[in-house]
Amino acid sequence: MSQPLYVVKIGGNVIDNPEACSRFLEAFSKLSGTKILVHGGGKVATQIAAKLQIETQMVDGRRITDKPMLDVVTMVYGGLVNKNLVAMLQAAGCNAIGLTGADGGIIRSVKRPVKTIDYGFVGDIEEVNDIQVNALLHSSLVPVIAPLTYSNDGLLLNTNADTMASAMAVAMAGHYDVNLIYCFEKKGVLSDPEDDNSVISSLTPGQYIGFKDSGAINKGMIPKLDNAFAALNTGVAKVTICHADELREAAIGAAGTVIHLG
Ligand SMILES: Nc1ncnc2c1ncn2[C@@H]1O[C@H](COP(=O)(O)OP(=O)(O)O)[C@@H](O)[C@H]1O
Ligand SMILES: CC(=O)N[C@@H](CCC(=O)OP(=O)(O)O)C(=O)O
Repeated sequence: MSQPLYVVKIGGNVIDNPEACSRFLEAFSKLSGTKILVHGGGKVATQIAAKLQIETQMVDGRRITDKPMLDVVTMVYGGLVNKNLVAMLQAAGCNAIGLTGADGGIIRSVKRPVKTIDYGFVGDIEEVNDIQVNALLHSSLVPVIAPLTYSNDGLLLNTNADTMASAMAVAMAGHYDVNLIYCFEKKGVLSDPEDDNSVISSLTPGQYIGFKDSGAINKGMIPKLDNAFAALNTGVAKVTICHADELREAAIGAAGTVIHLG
């Protein structure tokens, strides 16, 4: 048995709500043990882009990222969101260090090749520098990671935060018993998207296919679950999807949807 590690991902709807975000950060700071926070912020990027009269276009949950949009997401994820989260965690007594995937070379990607769609400056993850991340953890720092990665040719690339969390969890699974927790604004994966209390407590691949076919699981939940199953299939000990207000309960298996391989 290795030591436990929490890899927690917080989504953009919570980040965009100051009260909900502050409650989440308080809970995250109280989570005892070794931990990493990966954050999104898509909603904030869309709002700031609109103020700059830059239109947002999403395909399959991924942002089409041309050069003006890359500048926006760099400023929003790497600056505004990341640094505010770090400041709030520091105030809560958690020694957070804010990083993009480029800092310390922790997450390298390759610019997504153009097939039918040109996503622009979007990165597909190739390598996580688990040794470097482990060095930060051994210094008692709590990495807070923004959804930006870097390529070998020096590009900064926009990268989906759910995928970053899954890749980080998989890379650290060689060193720790990793508990990957996706926090968002609902109580878990719902069997009826209209009923916030219809939380599925445990989800297998077969059930996932059924709910996807019926339309009960749709939109952003599909890539999130694909990332969740990918993590479990590649060495991550436990994956949970839960409400941001229930992080500490989910950490002990008492809330949210636990993903199972069958
Ligand atoms: N069955 C479901 N249960 C819960 N959420 C669902 C379901 N199907 C679709 N969703 C949608 O998935 C969204 C979460 O995905 P996403 O927007 O990518 O989250 P995040 O904010 O964490 O990045 C929820 O806001 C919800 O609207
Ligand atoms: C390539 C790509 O789509 N990147 C995402 C990164 C942010 C993100 O994932 O934020 P949430 O977790 O809040 O959705 C985007 O720009 O929306």
